[in-house]
Amino acid sequence: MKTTSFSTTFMPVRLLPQLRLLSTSLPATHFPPMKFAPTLSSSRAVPILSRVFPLRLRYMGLGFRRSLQTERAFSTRAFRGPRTGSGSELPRGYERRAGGASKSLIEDEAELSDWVSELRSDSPRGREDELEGRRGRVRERGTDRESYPIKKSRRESDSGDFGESRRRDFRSPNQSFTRNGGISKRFDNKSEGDKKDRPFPPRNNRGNSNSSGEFGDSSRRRFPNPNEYFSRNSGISKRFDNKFQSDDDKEDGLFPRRNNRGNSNLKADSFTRNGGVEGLRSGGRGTGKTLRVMDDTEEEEEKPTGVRIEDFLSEEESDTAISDDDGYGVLREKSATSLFGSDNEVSVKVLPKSSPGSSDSYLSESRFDQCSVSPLSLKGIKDAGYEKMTVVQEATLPVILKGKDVLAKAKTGTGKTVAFLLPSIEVVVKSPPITRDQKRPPILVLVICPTRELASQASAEANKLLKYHPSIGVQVVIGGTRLALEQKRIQANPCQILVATPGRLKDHIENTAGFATRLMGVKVLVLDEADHLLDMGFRKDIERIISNVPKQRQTLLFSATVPEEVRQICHIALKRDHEYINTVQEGSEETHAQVRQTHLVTPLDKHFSQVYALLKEHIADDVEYKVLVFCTTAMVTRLVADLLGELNLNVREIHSRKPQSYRTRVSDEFRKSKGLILVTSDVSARGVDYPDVTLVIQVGVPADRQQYIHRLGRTGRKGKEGQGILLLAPWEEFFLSTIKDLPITKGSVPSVDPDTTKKVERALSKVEMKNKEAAYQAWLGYYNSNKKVGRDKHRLVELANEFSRSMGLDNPPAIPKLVLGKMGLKNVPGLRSK
Ligand SMILES: Nc1ncnc2c1ncn2[C@@H]1O[C@H](COP(=O)(O)OP(=O)(O)OP(=O)(O)O)[C@@H](O)[C@H]1O
Repeated sequence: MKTTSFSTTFMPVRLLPQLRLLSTSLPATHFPPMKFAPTLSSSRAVPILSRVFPLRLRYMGLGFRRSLQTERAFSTRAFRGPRTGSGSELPRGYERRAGGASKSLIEDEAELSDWVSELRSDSPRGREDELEGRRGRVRERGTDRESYPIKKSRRESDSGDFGESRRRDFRSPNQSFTRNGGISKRFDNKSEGDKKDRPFPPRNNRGNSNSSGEFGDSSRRRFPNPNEYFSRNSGISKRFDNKFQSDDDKEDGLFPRRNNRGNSNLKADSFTRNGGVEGLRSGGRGTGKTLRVMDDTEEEEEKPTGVRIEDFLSEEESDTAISDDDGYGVLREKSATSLFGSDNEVSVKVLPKSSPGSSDSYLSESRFDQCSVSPLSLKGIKDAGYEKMTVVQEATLPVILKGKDVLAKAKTGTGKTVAFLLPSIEVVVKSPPITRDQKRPPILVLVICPTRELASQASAEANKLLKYHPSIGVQVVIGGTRLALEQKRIQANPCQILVATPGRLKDHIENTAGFATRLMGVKVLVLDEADHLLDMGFRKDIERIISNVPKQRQTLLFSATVPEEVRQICHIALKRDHEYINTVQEGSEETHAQVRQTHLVTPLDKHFSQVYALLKEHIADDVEYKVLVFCTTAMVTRLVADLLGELNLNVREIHSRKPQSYRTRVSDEFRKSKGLILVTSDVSARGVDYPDVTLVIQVGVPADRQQYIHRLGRTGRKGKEGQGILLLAPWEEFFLSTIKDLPITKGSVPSVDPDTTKKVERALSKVEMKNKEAAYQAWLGYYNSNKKVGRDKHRLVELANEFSRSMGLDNPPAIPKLVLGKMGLKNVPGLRSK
């Protein structure tokens, strides 16, 4: 084993022999070839029928079938394979489902019906979106899903973000991305007149479009050498001594670690007449063919409670299984350690306490014009209003500009987006211009974000920076929009920078002509919210995407949280000699000091009135209030939004069950507004940059420590002050141990007078019954998947019924037997089935 020593600042990390062994045996991006076991493939009728009724045929066994072999062996080729019609494509559940991976009949029915309903141009869903837009406050549609079952497959397959795609927006899909696709002058040498005809006009053309001369003289560079930057910093390099935890370990428990979206294929929509099973999408364990060589049946029997949270929650919400025993307090100290294979040396940089940039200020002393970026980029930066670099930008920019792979950790709201976009743009600037005759111009920079909002935000930020680079185009591909339209857009306006959510990106790789070829040009791959993307829910997608970009590339991973398990597996994306740049200084918390954090523990039946009281208090204190209320699931989010609306608060809701157009609208409104409350599921937990949020309330136990930090990080951005309140029931108090190292203190529970209690009760009585039923079911699913709460099913049901009573219901709503079976809750006393 080679162990190279580093400069004094970067110490080599060496592995214990047994860890090396494990690490090297881990798969990187190599996948064994897939073996298809086509059935009836010779029939000419099948491909045609497959296109029309893809899932139906697959269900009937007429489409291509997957042979019994490992999931990995199957999936890569399927992903890369030629377009053979949908008959050969795998729905997501096929790739991921641990057991019974096939789609259920119910889901196929839904897809078929939706396919038919989609043919109706006057779909009520489309109209409803418009209606929603007109209403001040929008209620979730309740019955429309029954009449118009939701289409799955492609739309769903952007569950890379949250599978919102079920709620198809029938209106213009790309309204919010008007600047996308600015076509490069270098792409074609058409006249200005020609350019005007383009559906997506070029971006601001004021700058010099001639690439030569875009890039500044490197002699201008006065940016501090990264080594110098950290020279005072004794870069930590600890030998990793924690036990290795394999993916199997993680999946072994009753509950996967988090967000295993891939399991989700059977949709809640199938059950909407039952009051809305929230995001129930799993192919269903044991409901069909076993597509993985693993004893799922056994697992099922041994673990009757092993229904995954993802089966019952929508995708961003499926990021919820609790990992309460991570021992983060310890791991955090070791965040600067590494666990990498044989000849791996990882440079680890941790901002020292004494560093000038490590003060509470998120800005550093360095200016952008001190660093080696092109003058046109500098102009864009200046116009964006940025002068000094933030700490993370200062720390990462020189390293990235040198071409190194980087894993960077920096607190929320400290400018990570610019930190990875700016050097990526410089790579494009330095690349040869694309010529007109290039049929499939390469995508040079690929940015992957876990959510649609985040992808849109990143592309907007890129557009700002590209203001004076008219020849560089950026496009965004996300779910919730029509794939065909997106295909046209990206084909008509090729770009060098693509921002995408994983699911939709996969769709394009599989279904868009020439797209895979274009990806072979990728020079920089960015994973924003990298820990989330490398988490179980996304990992397979990410591995496949990585297998579709060149090995010779630069990879950048950014997040505010980098748990140890992500450090352990980040080599699937990063070169072994990457640099880990941690700007969260040693001994400091991962949250901002200027954000006051408190927790309130109060009985569940008081939660609604407490939330109301907290909001009233806050509104009275701050006329410029801007509040985010995080709820556990989409359906609970809807319920809370309904309630607060009935209480005459100025409230909006956002969650995965809303159409993308609505989400975009609400998100934009909240970004610009003051005096507004946004009730949200975890779609807003990560990355979303809402300026000046004054308060974040988290109702109920968050998915895990990371999610708590990211949600809280919606306030206190850019060094501003903020406040965070975590509202827990007594039996949720265990969560506090996972964040005990954070500066969170016990808050005083606001007193709620009897009048207020009555007012809340009255408001609750006005909330639609079906929304309560859906919230109850979703609540049950969420906590059922919680390691701690879900362990004792009897107790869980008692608590769920307490929740039901807190909504003003005398009897808990009945739940479909099938759903109860999936939750492993059949015959548990206290539950009503139907
Ligand atoms: N150098 C800079 N000077 C001033 N503002 C900046 C600078 N760089 C970025 N910003 C702004 O800081 C805000 C936060 O940036 P960004 O959203 O990239 O944070 P982040 O670190 O990615 O947060 P999160 O962890 O929540 O995703 C944005 O509004 C961005 O425009």
